[in-house]
Amino acid sequence: MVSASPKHESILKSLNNAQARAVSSDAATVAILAGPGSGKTHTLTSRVVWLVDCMGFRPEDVIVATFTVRAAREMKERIGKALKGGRENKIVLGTFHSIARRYLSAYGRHIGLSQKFGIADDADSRAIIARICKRLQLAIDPPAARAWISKKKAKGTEAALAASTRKQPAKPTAGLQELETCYKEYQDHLDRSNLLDYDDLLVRCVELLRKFPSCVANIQTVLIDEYQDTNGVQYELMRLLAQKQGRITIVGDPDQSIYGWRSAEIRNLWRLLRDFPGTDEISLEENYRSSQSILDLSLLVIQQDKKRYQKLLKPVHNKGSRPVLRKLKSASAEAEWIVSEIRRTLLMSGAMLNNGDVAILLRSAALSRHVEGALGKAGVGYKMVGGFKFYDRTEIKTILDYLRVIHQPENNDALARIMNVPKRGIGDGTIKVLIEEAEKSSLSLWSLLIKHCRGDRAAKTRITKQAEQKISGELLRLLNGVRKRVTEASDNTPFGLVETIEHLLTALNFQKVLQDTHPDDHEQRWANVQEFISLAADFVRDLQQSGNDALPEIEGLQQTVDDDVLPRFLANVALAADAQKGEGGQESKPLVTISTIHAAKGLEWPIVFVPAVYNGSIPHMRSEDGDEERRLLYVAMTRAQCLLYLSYPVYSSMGNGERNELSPFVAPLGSCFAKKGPCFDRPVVGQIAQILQRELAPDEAVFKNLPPMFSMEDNVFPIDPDEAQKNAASRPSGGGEGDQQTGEYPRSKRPRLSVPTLVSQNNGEEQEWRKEYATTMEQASNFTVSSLPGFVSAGTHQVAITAANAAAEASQRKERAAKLSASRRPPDQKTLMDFHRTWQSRTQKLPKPAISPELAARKLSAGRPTIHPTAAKPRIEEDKSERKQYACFSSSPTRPPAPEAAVGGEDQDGPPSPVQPALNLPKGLGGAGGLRRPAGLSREGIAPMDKLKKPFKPLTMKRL
Ligand SMILES: Nc1ncnc2c1ncn2[C@@H]1O[C@H](COP(=O)(O)OP(=O)(O)OP(=O)(O)O)[C@@H](O)[C@H]1O
Repeated sequence: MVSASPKHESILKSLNNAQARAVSSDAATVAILAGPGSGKTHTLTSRVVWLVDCMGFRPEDVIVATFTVRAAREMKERIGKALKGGRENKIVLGTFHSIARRYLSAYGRHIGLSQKFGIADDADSRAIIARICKRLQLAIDPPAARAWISKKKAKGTEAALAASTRKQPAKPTAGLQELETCYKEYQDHLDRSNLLDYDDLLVRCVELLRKFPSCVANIQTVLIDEYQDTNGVQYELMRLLAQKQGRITIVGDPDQSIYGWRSAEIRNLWRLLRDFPGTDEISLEENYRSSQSILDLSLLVIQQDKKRYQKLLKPVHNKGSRPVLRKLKSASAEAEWIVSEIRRTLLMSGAMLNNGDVAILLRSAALSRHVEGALGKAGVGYKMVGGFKFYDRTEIKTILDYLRVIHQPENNDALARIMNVPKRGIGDGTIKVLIEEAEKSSLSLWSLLIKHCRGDRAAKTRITKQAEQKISGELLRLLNGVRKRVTEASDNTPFGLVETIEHLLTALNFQKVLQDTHPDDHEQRWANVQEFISLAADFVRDLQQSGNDALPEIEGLQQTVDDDVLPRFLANVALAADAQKGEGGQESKPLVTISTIHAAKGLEWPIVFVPAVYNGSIPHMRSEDGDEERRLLYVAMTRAQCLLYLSYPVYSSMGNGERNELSPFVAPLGSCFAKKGPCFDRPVVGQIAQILQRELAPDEAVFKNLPPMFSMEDNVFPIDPDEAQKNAASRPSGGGEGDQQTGEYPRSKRPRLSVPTLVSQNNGEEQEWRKEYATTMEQASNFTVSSLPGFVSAGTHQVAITAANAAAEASQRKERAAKLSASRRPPDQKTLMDFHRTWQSRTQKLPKPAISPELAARKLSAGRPTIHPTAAKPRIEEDKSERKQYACFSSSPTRPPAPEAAVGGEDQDGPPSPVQPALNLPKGLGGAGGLRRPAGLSREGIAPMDKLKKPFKPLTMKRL
């Protein structure tokens, strides 16, 4: 029941009816299941505020679990704005892993965990397993062994494991025994080193909460975002966190389940309904994010999966421009087209759109090379999200390893990595011998070194006297010196982190080390180190602001106060795989976002490019789950608000002339896409303005900023690269590169001045990459700042700016040359005036002229090279097919016929609406009759309970 107190009203005013019902539901368990852009996160955030402000729960008795660090940060911000008074800091809010870490730090000793446990990140786990496989000569692939171990842990409880084993009896394979051995050795190693890996954090927290339920005796309610991506152990954790009151709210979308490879289980949705009968299921049906065309096409993609549960999703926005599917000759041409299209879009929008409105979403990090290169060449600032990590840079990893050893000397792997960094003359052989010795004698490497250097006879390592001296004289002295300093700092003030790092850098003479070891880019690497220090300073500041993150006191249960800042910082780094500085709009200059699709989940941008939409990329050649790959594409497409571009290179970039095949998810829908970017006439830009609720830039503002010779159409690259190639080949010599690039305008020898800095004039050949534009994602383990414009360090910007200036100069030179040859304008090219007339004729219904009279009256030099006309191009055919309804039960009244879009435009260009299998509707509702049970979400079948057969029974059914 929604009452109308001012507090209630202020929370509910931004919600639609279904959202308001979800937010104010009295049910203990609430499941909000809805499609992308329907306001799930918005609803969850509002429910937190509702529960605190209207239900009177103390913030510290509320747990909110998100899937990524970024999502946690955003949610905290949003809740903070609504709650006020810093109360959001008291909520136990974070990823499952960070919440588990907090409980383990506070109460872990009750299950025998040392308070000083460290976290083994991905790289640590990989290295440990690889070493075990080598040492024991196990005939198993280390990455596969790691995945197997992780899966085994993530399955969670023994009961869950047994259940899943019953369903799918594990086939005893030859390697199973070896996997078990590897698992045991790995776990022993972690235990000895006092490390928990990511899976352990969850598993041990489950153990803690089972044995000591009183740890969460205060918890009133638990809320989970992106529920479809929880795995078995996370489900268990959620249940245990909420065990006192059983109050849980989840939001999720089965169509966006893209973490199967991390053992996410769609089955968890059924489990919830089975374990919590009486769950209030609420579906949200309005999509507030995307234009109708984008939403319709995205639904056509996801509806190829016949097994999925169908949900209703209605766009609230106008039709918008038809999504584009663009064919380019090569990956480099594709990247250059993207940059030219970004530039064209932003310029044609006036100042309404900027770089920050654009995202380029990649199936895999490896695809970023060309995109980064093209953006770098054009001097377009960009940031990188997901797929690579700031903390993976060599120089940062070294500092982190030192800090890990300082905090936790038993961390063998970190110690082994820094023994000879900087070079101390301790060879790989010596390190190997020491590690083996330590493992054999079940000692930590640190203890072995100490014993050895004290002349302990028990430590019979086979290392040279010289190495021994280096270890005791240099390494141990240095580490002990810094450790002592850390302890002193902790005594004086708990926040000695920055001083510790600075002290360490001085002790290592780290700047000099970088100069010696990386003469080419030491300055940039040092800039990274500075960045790291400022990240540490930010961390300390945030900690001071949010106060001690201790959990509320529970009577009768002793809590360990976790006030040591170094381990908290290290844990934060280990868990912050997807958090990057610079996200969240802090940048002074808007930047284009390059992201993996996985990392883009939950986000939205006005303009989205999804390159490399070919078979082998999406679906990925190594993926075993085609449906999950389709969902990935769906997630990518539904990030777009106004403009969506899919593209693929016709030829593989392997240089073997092999052709790429369009993704099978897109191939059947080819005709629904536009073949090139939209013409940004006023109606089209008007629709964008309407969706984004931004002010439409006046014509003068648009035209004033258009560079001379700017191509207003997406015609710089051929629509059909094969056709363009044939035309080029059939023309007598002299056709040249212009023909290659212009394709459908083979006549044109026009100088390609419109995007002079962006387009390689190399007949599609791969250009050699200039060093300063080497890419980020391809250098995951060997970063240089030049490859990290995403982090926009000063050095990187300088590189980009210099390049942009050089390119601009080149452009001006070309322009001057073009002016000189102006009289040679090809006969089939029209003048700017022609374009203006075309424009006017297209927009004559509009009250405003396309070009302001002032500009129109301006005299243009007769011979000035021209822009391609647009009017002659036929508009894409109108889709006259009757609009069909969705295959869902809807509580909404029948939608009135769509009103004419306020600004007209490309309404007729949209794809056909998703088809409704009318059989789904009962006869009484006008369907073909008979309720058909929604297809199951899991291919593994569902529990044989009626309730579970219709997990997301939509609202309407309830009302019926
Ligand atoms: N009732 C509403 N009125 C207007 N805009 C809304 C409403 N609810 C949500 N929105 C807007 O819709 C957009 C999508 O919301 P949100 O990110 O919460 O959706 P979501 O369902 O979590 O999406 P996804 O599943 O794709 O992550 C946001 O810009 C949000 O501000």
